[in-house]
Amino acid sequence: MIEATGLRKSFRVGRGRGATTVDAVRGVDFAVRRGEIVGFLGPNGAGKSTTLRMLATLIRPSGGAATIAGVDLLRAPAQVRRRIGFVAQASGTYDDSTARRDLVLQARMHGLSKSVAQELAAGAIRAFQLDDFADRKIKTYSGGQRRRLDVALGVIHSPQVMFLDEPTAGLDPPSRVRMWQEVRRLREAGMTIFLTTHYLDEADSLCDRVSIIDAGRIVAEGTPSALKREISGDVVAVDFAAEVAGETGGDLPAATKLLAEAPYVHAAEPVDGTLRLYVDSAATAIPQIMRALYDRGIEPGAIEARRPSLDDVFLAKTGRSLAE
Ligand SMILES: Nc1ncnc2c1ncn2[C@@H]1O[C@H](COP(=O)(O)OP(=O)(O)OP(=O)(O)O)[C@@H](O)[C@H]1O
Repeated sequence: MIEATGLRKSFRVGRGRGATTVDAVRGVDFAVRRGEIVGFLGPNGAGKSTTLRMLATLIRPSGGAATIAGVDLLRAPAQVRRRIGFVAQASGTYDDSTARRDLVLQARMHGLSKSVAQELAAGAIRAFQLDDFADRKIKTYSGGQRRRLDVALGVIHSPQVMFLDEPTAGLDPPSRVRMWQEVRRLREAGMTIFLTTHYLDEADSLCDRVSIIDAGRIVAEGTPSALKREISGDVVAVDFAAEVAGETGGDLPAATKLLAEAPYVHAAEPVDGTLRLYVDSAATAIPQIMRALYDRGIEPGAIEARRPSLDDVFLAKTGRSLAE
């Protein structure tokens, strides 16, 4: 449904001799099949929005090619536009209008008659559970209510492909879960969904497939479970947060050095006051880790064993944590 090859975007910033080029997207390839929910996961500035905005015909790629619903992005952007919906990152500027009014306007902008537009708006209000506040001014809505309206506006013309830029950024946990339900419902209604997120749990539980993007390049791609399987074994997280708060000195670097050399540890990565240890089996490694630390006079905080997460995948590919 979406196929991109070598898609690139460079922005020119500044003027005259001081002008420089920002390579926001450095040649990305990916394919999204009909009826899938696919996510671009990456830190701030990775190039997620720029990719999405190119696919939604809002900015012209500097290179590469893409087809969306069988239509060539560069040759026929107007035809692409008819087949897609786009929800931008929350702008935070909402006027004195109401949800119903904006939904009707949006449907009319797609060339529908007033009566059809009113019918569609009423349908969207029901589907997205906006009934209780649809005739109230948008500026009185909660963040989650506004975001549901944003998505309702994006799908009013029943597009085949839906682009969502950070659909749950800034929402509280219940609103995020609700938005995930809405997105799954759109897929059940036959839409293909491409979204961006910097939330690991969102990529993990909502997306059928994930592309991890960093500094304009895709560094890993696959189903969340396949990506996590790439990191074999278990993760043991040893907490040194008290040290970060200044209670003890130097234990985290010392523990990292000590355990990185231990034969039962594949890799030792300090992340934000915690030492992540990649091991075959947490059950056998934890007693060995404890012994090694105590022998060296290092007293760690809590020790936790867990399965690898998408953040472990990101760390393995980039040397940095998304959580930082
Ligand atoms: N219009 C522009 N002019 C210059 N640079 C830009 C422009 N748009 C984006 N960039 C730069 O391109 C890079 C990628 O930005 P982009 O918004 O795609 O990242 P992102 O992954 O969506 O990040 P975020 O999660 O913060 O939205 C960043 O370095 C950004 O500053």
